[in-house]
Amino acid sequence: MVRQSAAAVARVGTHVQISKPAIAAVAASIRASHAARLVGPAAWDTRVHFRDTLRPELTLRYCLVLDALNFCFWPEPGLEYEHLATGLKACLEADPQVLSDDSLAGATPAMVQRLFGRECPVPLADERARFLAEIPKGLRRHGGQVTGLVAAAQQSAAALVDLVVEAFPGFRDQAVYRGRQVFFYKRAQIFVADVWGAFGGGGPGAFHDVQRLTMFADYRVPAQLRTMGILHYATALAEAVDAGRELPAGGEAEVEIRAATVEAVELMRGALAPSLPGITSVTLDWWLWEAGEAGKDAQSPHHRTLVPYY
Ligand SMILES: Nc1nc2c(c(CN[C@H]3C=C[C@H](O)[C@@H]3O)cn2[C@@H]2O[C@H](COP(=O)(O)O)[C@@H](O)[C@H]2O)c(=O)[nH]1
Repeated sequence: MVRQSAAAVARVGTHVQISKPAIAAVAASIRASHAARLVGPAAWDTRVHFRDTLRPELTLRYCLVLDALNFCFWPEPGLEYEHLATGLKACLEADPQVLSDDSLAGATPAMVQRLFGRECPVPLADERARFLAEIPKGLRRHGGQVTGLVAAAQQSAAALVDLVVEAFPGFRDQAVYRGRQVFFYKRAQIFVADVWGAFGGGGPGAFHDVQRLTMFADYRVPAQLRTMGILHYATALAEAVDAGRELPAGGEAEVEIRAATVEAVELMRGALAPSLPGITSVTLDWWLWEAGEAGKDAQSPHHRTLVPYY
């Protein structure tokens, strides 16, 4: 659904164009230099992320809460994803009960602030609290355990995305473009990828169909693809983005940016698959995201849309 609906938008879009020659050039440079990193789950950086190999339920709960809150850091200058990951890790190590069903059911904006472990105000803290409170409710059908939710997918990454979207309304990241539904499911897909990464492709993360996931339509990778010359914004859109003007959520420009990003990564993966058979859009995403994070101060700004999906 994500791949097909994004491709349909990319085909007719007028605000954003994909450059196929630029994709071929980047694919050639990746083939030459980064091939090894693009096959198999990335190492789960335990300096940033929580992991307790003796307590898979706690590790899975960390991933679900992490990706329930993994969006929209940009309104607070200096706040970023890493602060969420490390803040959550510190809270969990201090008190494993902090993410219990009782604790999450009563989540407040003040609790969200504590989970981030930052002085600065967390944007959309009330929405984030509401997403935390959804978790116990959605887990009830899976025995109250994230382990039960993951097991219900029977080692299918695609099935787990569907189960997450079904169980938790906050993960239903979709839009309407010229009358038709467009699916992104960025946080649901990144949750599945984080389970894959946290368990190194084994145990609860032993999915047989990771290649069915797409990249995660956030706000960092489109900016990276634009820097690489892979995405081109029409003049009016380029001016708005470069001036830091917000794009309305669900507007044509915002949906085209996200859809073209998904489609561009699918085209890149298609260009690389013959020489890198195990490549997935997930590992390509992680490579592009880390390049985007590393280069963000030198790049033109990312687009700004106030939305609780990415
Ligand atoms: N496409 C994609 N977007 C990602 C991630 C991640 C987390 N990646 C780590 C998790 C496991 C691996 O170890 C990765 O290293 C965060 N984001 C999104 O970036 C955005 C910018 O955030 P910032 O610059 O801080 O404000 C924000 O929307 C955030 O939700 C990713 O992997 N791919």
